[in-house]
Amino acid sequence: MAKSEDVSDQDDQQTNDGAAHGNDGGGRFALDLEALGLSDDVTALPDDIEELRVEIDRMDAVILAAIQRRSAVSKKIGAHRMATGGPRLVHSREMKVLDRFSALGSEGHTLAMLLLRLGRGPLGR
Ligand SMILES: C=C(O[C@@H]1C=C(C(=O)O)C=C[C@H]1O)C(=O)O
Repeated sequence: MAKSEDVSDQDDQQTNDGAAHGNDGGGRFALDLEALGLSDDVTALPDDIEELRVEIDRMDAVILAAIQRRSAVSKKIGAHRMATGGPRLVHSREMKVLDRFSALGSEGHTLAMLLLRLGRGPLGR
């Protein structure tokens, strides 16, 4: 069970300004999953369905908020890029997102594609 997980994105010059966002400059984030209450080690949780459902509901709230923020950030990048004459999509960056979510197995690809679609909004293909 990993205490933290590295999320890697090494070299996208167009949209990643590294340390300005608190990462290591290479796009890697080491999240303290324990401190954030996001560890996948659930051995300490009680064997009580109602209490476990409270944790499910908490996680859904976190996931929903994270997806909404991710989509908003992605749309902001897309709008800025198009306003400055850039491309609508960045294939290399999207491949990195797909690779990242492969940690979830084959369904990770489906989830990553959904996140990318949500971030495209009206720019979507
Ligand atoms: C957000 C960006 O724009 C688009 C959206 C992406 C995303 O949602 O992860 C990735 C690449 C681009 O197609 C970006 O370039 O980083």
